[in-house]
Amino acid sequence: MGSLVKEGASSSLMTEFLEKCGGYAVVDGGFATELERHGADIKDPLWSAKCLITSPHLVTKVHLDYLESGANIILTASYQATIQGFVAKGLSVDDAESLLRRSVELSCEAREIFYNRCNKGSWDFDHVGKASLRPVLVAASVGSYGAYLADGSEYSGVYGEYVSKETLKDFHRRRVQILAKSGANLIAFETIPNKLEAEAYVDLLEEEGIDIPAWFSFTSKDGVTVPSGESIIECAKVADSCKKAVAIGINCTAPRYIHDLIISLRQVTRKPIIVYPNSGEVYDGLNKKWIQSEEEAEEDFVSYVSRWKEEGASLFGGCCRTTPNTIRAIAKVLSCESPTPSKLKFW
Ligand SMILES: C[S+](C)CC[C@H](N)C(=O)O
Ligand SMILES: N[C@@H](CCS)C(=O)O
Ligand SMILES: [Zn+2]
Repeated sequence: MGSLVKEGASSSLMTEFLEKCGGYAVVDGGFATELERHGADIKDPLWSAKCLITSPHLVTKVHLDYLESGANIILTASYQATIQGFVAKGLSVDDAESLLRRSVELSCEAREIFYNRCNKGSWDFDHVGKASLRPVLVAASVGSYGAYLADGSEYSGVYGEYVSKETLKDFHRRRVQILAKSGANLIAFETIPNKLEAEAYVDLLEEEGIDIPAWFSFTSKDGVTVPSGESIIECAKVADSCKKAVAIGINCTAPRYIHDLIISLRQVTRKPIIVYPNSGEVYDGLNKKWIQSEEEAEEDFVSYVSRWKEEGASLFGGCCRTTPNTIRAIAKVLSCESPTPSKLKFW
């Protein structure tokens, strides 16, 4: 297990953060779909990143809504913000790079606004009873190459024989360099659909000397494999081997699969486990529409959080089509069950 490898400053960021949060942290909810709920038209190859150009005020609003709902981690609007995608829209490389930096600034500004509001009003109390500001980290979102393809390829994980690990490294390199120097606390590699892309991220972090930590979060459509058909265990081993990885987990996956996936992750890592499922609805990537699932509704998912915690997960949030209500409910479950310091369990 990689946690036996010396990880130094990277791992202490997450350990200290979780300790300050009382052992468990709340991640925000669906970002793009929340922009959409507020009227943004993101049926576009840039998806949510379009709002960095057209409606940055809405980006700030959604971040603030999640902070007000109890989030300890907010993810930037950079999931589908790629230099290649912006250039295809006619922007210059300089402007594309500025928009990437802007995504992080907007999250940091929202955190500032939130802290100022807290200072003027009520204070949170930490688990030892001292008044404190709630710890909040900004995670720079990096969506997969499949996200850039803008056809829902995150859920197929099949990029074809011409896309090698080097192709993926070249695709992500400049974006990762920029986000690492943008003031974000960590990088969130999200909705990873195959093992090759996880390997590309591990190599990039090492080769580029990226000096902020990262989490690796995979997606699954069956609770056993990632969309490419490779086993989640094999993918998690890749992430676990990365010294800069401070959490490993699952996102944008139907809630019903999360329990078994946590058990699989726990077999191969002692790093903190992060889970932020979607609502259970299914994405139609061609028409950019969500199709309702009869099996799950958003409210069902919060009732699973305690069990996911028992299986060893430490960070909980939501992905597509979850809302600030979901996050408020998760925060409530965690605060009701928050352990006293002596009972804190770290892996
Ligand atoms: C996680 S999926 C819902 C993201 C959107 C997709 N890359 C698209 O552009 O349609
Ligand atoms: N952080 C992204 C993930 C999409 S799968 C979002 O919430 O829009
Ligand atoms: Zn999602």
